[in-house]
Amino acid sequence: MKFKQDYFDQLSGFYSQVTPQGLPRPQWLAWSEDAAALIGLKQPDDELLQGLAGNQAIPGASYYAQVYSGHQFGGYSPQLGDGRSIILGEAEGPQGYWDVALKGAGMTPYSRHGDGRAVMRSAVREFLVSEALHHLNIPTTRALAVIGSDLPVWRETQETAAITVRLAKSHIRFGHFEFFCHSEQGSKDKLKQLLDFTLSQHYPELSRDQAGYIAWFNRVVADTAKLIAHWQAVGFAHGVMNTDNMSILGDSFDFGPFAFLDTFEEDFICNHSDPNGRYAFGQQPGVGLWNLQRLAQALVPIIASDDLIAALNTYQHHLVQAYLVLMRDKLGIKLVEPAGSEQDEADLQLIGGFTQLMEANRLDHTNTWRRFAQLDPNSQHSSLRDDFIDLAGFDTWYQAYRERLGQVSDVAGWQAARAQVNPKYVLRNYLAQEAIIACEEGNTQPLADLHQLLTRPFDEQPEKEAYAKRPPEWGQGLIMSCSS
Ligand SMILES: Nc1ncnc2c1ncn2[C@@H]1O[C@H](COP(=O)(O)OP(=O)(O)OP(=O)(O)O)[C@@H](O)[C@H]1O
Ligand SMILES: [Mg+2]
Repeated sequence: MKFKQDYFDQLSGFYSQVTPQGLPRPQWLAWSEDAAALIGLKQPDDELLQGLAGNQAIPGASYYAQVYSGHQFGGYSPQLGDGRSIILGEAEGPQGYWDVALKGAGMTPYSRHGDGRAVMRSAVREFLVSEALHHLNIPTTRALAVIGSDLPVWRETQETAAITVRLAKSHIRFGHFEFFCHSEQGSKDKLKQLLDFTLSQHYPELSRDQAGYIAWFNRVVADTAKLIAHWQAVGFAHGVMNTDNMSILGDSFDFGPFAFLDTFEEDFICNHSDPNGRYAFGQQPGVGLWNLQRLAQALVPIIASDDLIAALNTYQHHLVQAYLVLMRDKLGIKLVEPAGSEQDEADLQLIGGFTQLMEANRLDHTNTWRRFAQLDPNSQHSSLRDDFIDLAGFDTWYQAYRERLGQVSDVAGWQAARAQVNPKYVLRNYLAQEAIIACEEGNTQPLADLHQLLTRPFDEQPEKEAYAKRPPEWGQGLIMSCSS
């Protein structure tokens, strides 16, 4: 790996230098070839294993933990930071630089009461979902590898420690800006330094002045809205949308108790520690805005409030437009020109009508959408109909859908296009769980197979049909704890 150290060199005071604690008897549990290619790596070898396990220094790496704060479940935590993630620097790849972070590499000055470790099950889940979201064309941090060990760690029971090697275009979170706003008590210097750094690294086309700052915040609002539109369209519940888990670049970031929906449920809660459903699936669009409001508040010392508010006011527009693009594509309906609010409103009703029917009929989110890849849209008799108990409700909806769709001339082409946007395979919790159990038993093959499957989520892969099944009884409504 070849590193540059811009964050480390240019932002002293924004991190603490740390030494990883190392993992005894490390072993590769997972490796992502295409994430490796992002930073010019080819093969996992022993030297790299010892380096990424924190047992040996990696040449050119600076080991540091970033400081940030954030709103967690609505309340402000003034002092957070990388309590178990150690960043090595920005590794050079053929198409740019990626932060390399060892998540679970031991204690840092920000560990508070934690042990600095990650357990194997959470490291595997983060690895799988990072790679799965990427291949679903959803912005996300990536994962290079999972390194396991026999080091015991305590959660509800004894488990073993592991490290996820995370690649991110940036680790800067909304919470970084919150920290330097609130801790500096009105001094603009650090906040401005952080924003200028963010702009120079990630938005080089923007000027580092008021106009550039405003344009940048508008971008953050739009990118966050687009990310959440993706989550809603694919049926992904993040579970812990605290502002310290919101990437400034609009990437999906920090994966804990996340879930892809099995049965479609608007109020689905995936996080055991969220009984009130603050981060329920259907709440995510609102939480995205709430989080952006917290970021805007932190930016008040350096960006005029009116400009921040004007940008926040565009959130809903970006979200709805991005959502409409994705959902029209899933349904195979085209935007009718001229674009306008009436058409949008009618399409939102059509989409909402379908998701309500899915919910009322307890249908599987992924499999139901995938049906559009086999549907003959010119036929009055839909193969989808058999899935519904409320046949009258379905017939009414289907008639409206066919009217909106019109006659399709190239049915095969239309179906193929639906298969490219309605995935066949997603990382259902029970699939992740099966791979984790196998790893506990020393068998990493199921994890490798699942990872491989998820790199081609839109392809049929007939030999892997079983992975598209709804969860068996034991795997239904698996709710993950926050402990990781
Ligand atoms: N086992 C642990 N030891 C020390 N600190 C921890 C531990 N688990 C979580 N933390 C810290 O608690 C805060 C909130 O944790 P959260 O679960 O959001 O993040 P994370 O999963 O540890 O890391 P990241 O956000 O980098 O993906 C963070 O500051 C995090 O570093
Ligand atoms: Mg976090």
